[in-house]
Amino acid sequence: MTDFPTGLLFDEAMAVTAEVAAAHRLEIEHPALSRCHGRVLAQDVVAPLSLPPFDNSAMDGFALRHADLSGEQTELRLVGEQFAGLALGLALGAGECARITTGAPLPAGADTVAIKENVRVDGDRVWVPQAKRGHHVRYAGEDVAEGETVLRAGQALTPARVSLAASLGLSSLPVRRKPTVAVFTSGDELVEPGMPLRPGQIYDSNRELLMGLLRADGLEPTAWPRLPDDPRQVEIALRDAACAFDLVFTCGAVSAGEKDHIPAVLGQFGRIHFWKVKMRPGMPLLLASMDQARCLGLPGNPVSVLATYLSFGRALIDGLQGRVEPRPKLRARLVGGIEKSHPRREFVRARLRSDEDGVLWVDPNPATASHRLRAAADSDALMVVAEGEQRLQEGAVMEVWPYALG
Ligand SMILES: Nc1nc2c(c(=O)[nH]1)N[C@H]1C(S)=C(S)[C@@H](COP(=O)(O)OP(=O)(O)OC[C@H]3O[C@@H](n4cnc5c(N)ncnc54)[C@H](O)[C@@H]3O)O[C@H]1N2
Ligand code: MOO
Repeated sequence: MTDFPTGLLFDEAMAVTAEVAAAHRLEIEHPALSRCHGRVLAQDVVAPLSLPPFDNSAMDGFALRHADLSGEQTELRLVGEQFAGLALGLALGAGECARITTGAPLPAGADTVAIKENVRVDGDRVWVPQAKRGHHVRYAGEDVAEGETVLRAGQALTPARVSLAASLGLSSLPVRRKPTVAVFTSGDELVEPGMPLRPGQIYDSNRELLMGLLRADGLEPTAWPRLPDDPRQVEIALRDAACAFDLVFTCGAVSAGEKDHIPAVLGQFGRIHFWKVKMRPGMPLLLASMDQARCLGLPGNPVSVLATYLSFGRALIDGLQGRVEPRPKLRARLVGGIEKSHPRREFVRARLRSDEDGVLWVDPNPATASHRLRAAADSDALMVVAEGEQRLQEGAVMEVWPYALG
């Protein structure tokens, strides 16, 4: 149980995590398009058709031939109408125009559209104003050319990307299977919210935190009954979960206490990849493999859960799905100064705000202890403070990880 790295630098531990995840990348599946939201694309998508597929009108009005326009107003003859839907095969000759709606195919010969509001109509006589050639025309292929690669393997499927696939007529996409996740909290002191508290007990808040973070990342985690501080019960529950889930997240019981049984169980029945990372909060973090699962032992302090989930939890989830697109990390200017007197990388709860000049500022919360959940609730980002002792002045440029925007 002792031949594993310990006390890793944050980047070293992230590299191990990425390696472990890449070695256990999940299978490719082809769900219906409506099930592809938030998933990670497994292969490039090449456009089977152009977008728009045909020249069409951007406005409701009249399709015309630009060559017919002369002076401020030109009288044209109305010869038909083309609504969005089936192309009727209309063709315009000299001096002719056709009524057209937004999205309708342009009749042959037409190259310009005059909007309805600027046109006077009297029977089949239509007066149109001067216009630039091609005005209000949307050309075939101007958005996407057939054969072009429009989406890349490793990208996360946002609603706009799924919608792009739909516009190309694709009814499913190759994506990596989403990991199944079991969530455990542990500790004899924990009580379900809603139940009475006895002296020495606290309510279990990490379960909601972790379940919420996972759900916000599009996963469907399963919460297991809370683990008591009993090694045999921890062993049975974790071994059970590890044979049925891709990921097992635990929180608590991973540090140095007499009741911290998770490292011993994972070390005995699985393989520990690392234990303890030079970060704050979150130092006692542990990554292991057991049976078919990757197991991430998050420290029990609530803010440690937040920091280790956003860093290592997400890295595992993304790595298993082959996501190469990085999560959004912003840069913002520090409000006030800070002084850091320890060597670990630190994650500070903070609030983001953008000023009237468009400068993003990050305002650290003074509470730094990892049990102070209130400060996390009052914040919307973690601000990253690099390794080493630091004295940072007002205006210093900081990396920030938003976790609660919008
Ligand atoms: N001698 C040492 N003591 C501690 C060390 C150390 O290195 N040596 N590390 C400290 C650090 S840093 C952290 S973080 C914690 C992590 O300890 P564990 O992961 O073993 O977590 P627990 O002891 O079980 O719990 C820590 C703390 O969090 C509360 N907790 C746990 N689970 C929940 C939950 N589901 N909801 C709300 N609160 C929870 C628990 O009651 C404790 O107060 O260890 C330090 N000690
Ligand atoms: O690393 Mo612990 O997570 O500081 O509180």
